[in-house]
Amino acid sequence: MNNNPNRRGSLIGPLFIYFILAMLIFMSISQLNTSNITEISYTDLVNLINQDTIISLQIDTSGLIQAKAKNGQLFQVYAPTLLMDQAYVRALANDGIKVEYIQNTGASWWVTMLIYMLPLIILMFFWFWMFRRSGTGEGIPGANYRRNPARRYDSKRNKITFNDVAGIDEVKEELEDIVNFLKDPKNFSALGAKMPKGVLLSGPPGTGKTLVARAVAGEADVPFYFMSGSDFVELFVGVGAARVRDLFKEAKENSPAIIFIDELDAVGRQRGTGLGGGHDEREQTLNALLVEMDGFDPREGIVVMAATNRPDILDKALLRPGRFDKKIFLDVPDLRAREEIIKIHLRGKRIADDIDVKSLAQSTPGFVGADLENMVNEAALLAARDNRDHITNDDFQEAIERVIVGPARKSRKITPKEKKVITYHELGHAVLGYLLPYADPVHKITIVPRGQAALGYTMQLPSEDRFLITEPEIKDKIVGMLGGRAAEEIVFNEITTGAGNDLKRATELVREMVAQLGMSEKIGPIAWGEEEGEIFLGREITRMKNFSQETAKEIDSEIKNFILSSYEKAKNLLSENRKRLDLLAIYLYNKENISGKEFKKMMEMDIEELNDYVLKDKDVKETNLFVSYA
Ligand SMILES: Nc1ncnc2c1ncn2[C@@H]1O[C@H](COP(=O)(O)OP(=O)(O)OP(=O)(O)O)[C@@H](O)[C@H]1O
Ligand SMILES: [Zn+2]
Repeated sequence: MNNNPNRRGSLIGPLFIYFILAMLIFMSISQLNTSNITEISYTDLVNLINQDTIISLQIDTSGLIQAKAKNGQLFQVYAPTLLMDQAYVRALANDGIKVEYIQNTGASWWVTMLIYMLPLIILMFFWFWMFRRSGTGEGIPGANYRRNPARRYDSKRNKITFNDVAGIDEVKEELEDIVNFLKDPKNFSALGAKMPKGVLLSGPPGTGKTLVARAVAGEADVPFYFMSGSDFVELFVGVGAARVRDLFKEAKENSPAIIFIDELDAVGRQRGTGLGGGHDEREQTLNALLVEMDGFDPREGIVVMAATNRPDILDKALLRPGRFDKKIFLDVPDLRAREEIIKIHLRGKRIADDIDVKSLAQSTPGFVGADLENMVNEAALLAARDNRDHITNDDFQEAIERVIVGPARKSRKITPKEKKVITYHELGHAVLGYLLPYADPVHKITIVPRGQAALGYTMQLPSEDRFLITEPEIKDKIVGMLGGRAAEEIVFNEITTGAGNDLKRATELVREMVAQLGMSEKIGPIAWGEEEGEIFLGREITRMKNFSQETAKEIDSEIKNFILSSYEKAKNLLSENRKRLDLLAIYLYNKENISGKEFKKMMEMDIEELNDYVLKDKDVKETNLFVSYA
């Protein structure tokens, strides 16, 4: 048993070295071909084309595009979409850009080679597998599997600064210190200021975490080492940990520098939670990361920045002082931030004179930075397709639809129509929350969608901590819960699925009132049907009933009456205040957030006053919320 791996090792070792040599030769050949070519993104290419910098394009069958600029510089993009978009390509040709299709590229070299090498590769995997099994990941002869896949962005070329990031003023302020530190680490420490070590950027996908980190590097003019958490998690034990060490070593040699780890949760997940005793490789990698973070002196001028969408699942050890102790949250942008972000992405693009950026921002609730960038690029493509030299309003409208419908992001996008309904829905809750004497005061109203579930919400907080809730309070609470649906019905005469959750909660509460708390005169002060439910595998499996069919019917009808009369009350109250509701809706629709304080102020104004307050606000653009609702 002991001999087995060794014998295999000695057989395959020489073959392995041969393979590596062959790789090296091929690599140097392909290196020769591509050494002067700059990799850029598809977006960058479109920008360059829009700026008239590109004179010719070579498109190969796999979607690899080489672009030549006026000044002779070469760019390379992998963009199969362009390949399919014949109309766009024709438009480019009309614009005087030479477009050429070619067959042969560096890539086919690799394909041929890989086919030849396939049997060998399979043997290799087997060999590595034996190593992994025998628990020693070290000492493989000539292995270059440790080669650091960190990408280094040269901050001179393609430099990103805070000018390229919009809508995050507070975040910028917080990062100012880090920029100053990186500019001159020695001096900074001499001043005795607390030195930053790790910064954790969290927030939903596409909110600009990577962008912010790159901007810090750009501002400080230091190199930016980028690696994704999933790059660390490898098939072979020990590889991830080695990569972490290499990454830090390389950054230190070029300090001051920023190390950026995207998807930190891929390595930084809470240890010891995996089934079957956890994942050795990931744990080793995480440990290596912790050791590296503890092991460097901040005066060396290294700042580690990391991004995650799931800060909640990170190992607590990562968040301890001296590691990622500075936490910055990037939220979904609100109206004003979206406007600024759109402006950034419109730079250098030709747009029609009548484009109103504010109304573009208004039509894109729920979009994050990446969506907005995507939207602007789609619009630019649409214009290019029609051979127009500027982007029109129609292009933008079409692009917005595409981003909403497109497979794009997981987070929820809402259409302007939906936004109107949500506005009234939330205000239904809020207005009743104010009018009903026993309801909890409104703390905040927002229609910026967060995550997948909530499209908007009205936060009502009790003014003090309480243990007992009185009957009138519960009753008002129920009326308030039904306010969302009531508003939808009286305004749009249509009811959406958005109120489903409210109804469920209201019904549960009413059932409790009637059957448990004895708050219904007809049913009496009896706690019917004590729930002796038991949770088994996350599901409730038993629910004991201690009452007759008769009582059950009575309870049900009492619940129904109660809900119906509460709903009537909600509708009546809202109808009586219809004018106020409409003005508030205009305001909320345009602003997206209203604080509790402002809301209270607006409820206390008389209608005249409110009318002026709303219509004179400089953010209020869209004042007719009904026209387009069919
Ligand atoms: N605040 C912003 N200002 C300007 N552009 C932005 C902003 N936020 C995002 N973008 C655009 O969206 C693109 C994608 O953002 P980025 O990759 O930084 O997001 P992320 O939060 O790192 O996303 P992920 O979690 O998916 O990695 C950026 O390259 C940028 O063009
Ligand atoms: Zn609701």
